[in-house]
Amino acid sequence: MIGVHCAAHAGHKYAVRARRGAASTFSLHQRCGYWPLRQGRLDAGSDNNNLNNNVGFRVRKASASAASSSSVRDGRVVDHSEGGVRFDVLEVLRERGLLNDATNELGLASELARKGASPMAVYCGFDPTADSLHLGNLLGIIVLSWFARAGHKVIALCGGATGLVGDPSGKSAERPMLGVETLNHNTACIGDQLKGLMEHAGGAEDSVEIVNNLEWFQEMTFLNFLRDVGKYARVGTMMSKDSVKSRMDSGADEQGQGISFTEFSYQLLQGYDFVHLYRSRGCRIQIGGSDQWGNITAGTDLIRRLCAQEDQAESEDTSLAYGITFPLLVGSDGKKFGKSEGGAIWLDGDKLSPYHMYQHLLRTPDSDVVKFLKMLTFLEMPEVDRIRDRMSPDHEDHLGPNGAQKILASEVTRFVHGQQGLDQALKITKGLFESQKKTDGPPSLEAFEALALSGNAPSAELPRSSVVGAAAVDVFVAAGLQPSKSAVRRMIKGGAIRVNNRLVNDEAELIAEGEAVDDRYILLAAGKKNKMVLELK
Ligand SMILES: Nc1ncnc2c1ncn2[C@@H]1O[C@H](COP(=O)(O)OP(=O)(O)OP(=O)(O)O)[C@@H](O)[C@H]1O
Ligand SMILES: N[C@@H](Cc1ccc(O)cc1)C(=O)O
Repeated sequence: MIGVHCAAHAGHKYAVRARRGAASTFSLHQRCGYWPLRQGRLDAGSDNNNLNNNVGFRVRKASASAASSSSVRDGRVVDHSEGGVRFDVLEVLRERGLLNDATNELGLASELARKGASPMAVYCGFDPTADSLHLGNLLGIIVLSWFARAGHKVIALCGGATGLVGDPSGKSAERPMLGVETLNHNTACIGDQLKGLMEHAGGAEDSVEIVNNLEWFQEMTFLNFLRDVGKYARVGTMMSKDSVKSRMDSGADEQGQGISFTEFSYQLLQGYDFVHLYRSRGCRIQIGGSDQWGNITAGTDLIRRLCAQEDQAESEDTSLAYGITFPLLVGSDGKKFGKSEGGAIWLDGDKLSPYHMYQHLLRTPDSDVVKFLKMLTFLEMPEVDRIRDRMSPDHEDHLGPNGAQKILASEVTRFVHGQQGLDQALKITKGLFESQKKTDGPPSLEAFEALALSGNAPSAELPRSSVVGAAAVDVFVAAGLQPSKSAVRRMIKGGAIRVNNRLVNDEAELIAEGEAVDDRYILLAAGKKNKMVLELK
């Protein structure tokens, strides 16, 4: 390995391996792991395919306090150099259930824990296959954040190029090809989202960069790809990846049997991303969900083959590059949180309001909540243990029903939507649910106004004339809270239909004159969780 020394960081040997004779392709700062902001360097101006490439930027942190909210104060602190507390991030991931597998874990652990060692650079990629990330993707952001908080450099990659190809990992059939326009739109949305989320990553100023792999792929010709990348990959190894193997045996779909050459090649694109980031940013770690193992190891293999001659070969203990996977986040039904399964928990507030995200997390079963607190929040472990203990009804400081879920929902909603988003979610939840206890009276006007103002409480508008004096059964269907009158009748029999907290006992009951709060609002409830604000016009 050629240790690169930088005048600005005199005395430090950076954990970046420089490519011999490659000085013109990246600056000395970039070689030492520090890369200055190049605003707009991924501008789409020069691309003749109209592919959106406008994603690359450094993330400026919202505030230093975001970083300090997750101090790790136990015995794992490794180093106090480089202007921050360095802790053993691998150990943190392990104890939080965020470590599924790693290539050469011992070598990586010893590099990360070495006193005085330079920060390393780590990346995670996200393909713009939709216009928003979802709760499953949040794990990648969280693991990156742990690295940033431990003093390392982190790169979030938006796959403008890989999105055009389609990752076969975990897919039983060929992915539909997305159109360039859709991809452009999605890339812009995901880029913005990554930027926003990584602002709360913690860590040092300028420790986060967002890149788009179209930057390097759109320049590359197919012949160059075959000569510079394909030549270093073995077809046998490529075929042995789960993502390919499982498809080779799969039945025919409308495009034919097996896997297309396009999707088969995907692993080399992701592999080359790692090579590119290794060379240009000294990035030596890639993280991803466990389904990404094949693609990640395609990258570590390529780096070994392509870069071992450029750099000093790997030592006995350490590797040129490492891969880490985290377990997939699965719901109580055992299905992975994703978008293909439907019902995605989107991180974009316009696709799923903070209130709905909060409510979803509130429904986490007791058996999962501690696991999710460890994986999805930055609460310190002793705090998580305390919450687990306080879930027991025998505990003197018992949290009460859903107490741990409320903490989980608040922490995650705040991380994704900020304090304002959480406040909104709490206001709506209070208005819709806590009023239920006041069985002898309607919710207050204040609660209704908070709900209406928030703009994303479940709501409907109906003309006053079709509500006042009408049968409750008809109003529930007209408002869209129940699909049919028979469904409402069934629920009335089960004692589950309420109008402004008043129990409806008979299917002939009408909505009375004066029942609407402020002559405007009525809370309709079909069961404990399914509620709606009805506004009279
Ligand atoms: N439920 C999940 N838990 C943990 N990581 C996930 C989960 N879903 C996706 N990821 C990770 O997020 C990154 C991007 O995933 P990708 O966009 O392929 O997944 P996805 O949105 O679940 O796709 P799809 O639902 O279409 O399969 C990958 O590193 C992947 O492993
Ligand atoms: N293959 C990843 C996304 C990704 C794209 C490019 C990369 O370099 C890394 C990761 C996924 O679909 O989840």
